[in-house]
Amino acid sequence: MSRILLVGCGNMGGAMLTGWLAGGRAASEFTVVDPFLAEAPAGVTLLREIPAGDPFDVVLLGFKPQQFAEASVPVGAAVGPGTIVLSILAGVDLATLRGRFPQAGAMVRVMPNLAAAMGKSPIGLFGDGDGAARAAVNALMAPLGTAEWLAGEELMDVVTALAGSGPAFVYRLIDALAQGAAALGLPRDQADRLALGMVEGAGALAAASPLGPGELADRVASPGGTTRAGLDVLDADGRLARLMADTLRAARDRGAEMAAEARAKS
Ligand SMILES: NC(=O)C1=CN([C@@H]2O[C@H](COP(=O)(O)OP(=O)(O)OC[C@H]3O[C@@H](n4cnc5c(N)ncnc54)[C@H](O)[C@@H]3O)[C@@H](O)[C@H]2O)C=CC1
Ligand SMILES: O=C(O)[C@@H]1CCC=N1
Repeated sequence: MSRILLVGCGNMGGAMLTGWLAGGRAASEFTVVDPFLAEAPAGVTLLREIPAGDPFDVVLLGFKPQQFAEASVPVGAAVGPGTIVLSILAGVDLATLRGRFPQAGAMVRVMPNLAAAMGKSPIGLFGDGDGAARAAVNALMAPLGTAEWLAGEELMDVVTALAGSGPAFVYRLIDALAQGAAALGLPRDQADRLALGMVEGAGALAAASPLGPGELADRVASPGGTTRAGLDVLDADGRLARLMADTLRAARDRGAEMAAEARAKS
């Protein structure tokens, strides 16, 4: 039984809370501080300000990176030498976070996505703290998905682009597939259903298969068949690969900009 404080519980903090509760953690372990959240799940304490009293075991920063300079100030009262501070803020770097919470036992950046609510999020981790703190973070992340510690902090912005922002890129792809099918005459609602079902099945199959995505694509493509004709369009001049590389680079670079903005303000 831990005392866990969520500071800011919107889309992402809320998804993590849902994942923790679904994974069997007791609601009474959680306190949420959020000035605007209408209600918290049953049994979770919802406050408008950081409470006085003993430091928490875990504090999760769940507000927007642009709010860091102001919103992080009162949080210090909830942090002591035994506290693990987790930050899901895109961009904001470890040194800036540490500068605000020098007393924390461990400071760890966490990059999940909204599938944490279903225990299906990839999670990038980078931080300081000893082996015990790392083990505690691993245990905390387990019900939310698959966590991986990163070798260097510069990789955090890449993981933010891939794992954090990635679902939005996939949703655009699903939409574009459905749009393409609709343009070829399939009724739009049917195209939406089939595109989504196809992506769900393809993802599940890839996750369960020992084969990599390249080999799986080749298994779908009969020589001289329909799939090869489509793949030839995606692959021409490395079109899709370049588009994805440009997309991820833009998202990664924005993370670095947001880090600089937070550094300058704090
Ligand atoms: N939305 C996503 O898919 C992901 C978001 N993130 C990160 O999660 C963080 C939150 O993003 P979202 O949940 O999308 O935003 P959001 O706007 O849904 O949630 C932010 C929450 O912070 C609250 N808040 C505002 N001022 C506050 C204050 N002074 N103290 C405490 N709480 C305050 C708001 O009421 C809101 O509930 C960001 O730092 C973002 O970089 C990370 C990975 C994925
Ligand atoms: O768009 C953002 O900045 C956040 C971080 C990753 C997903 N959403």
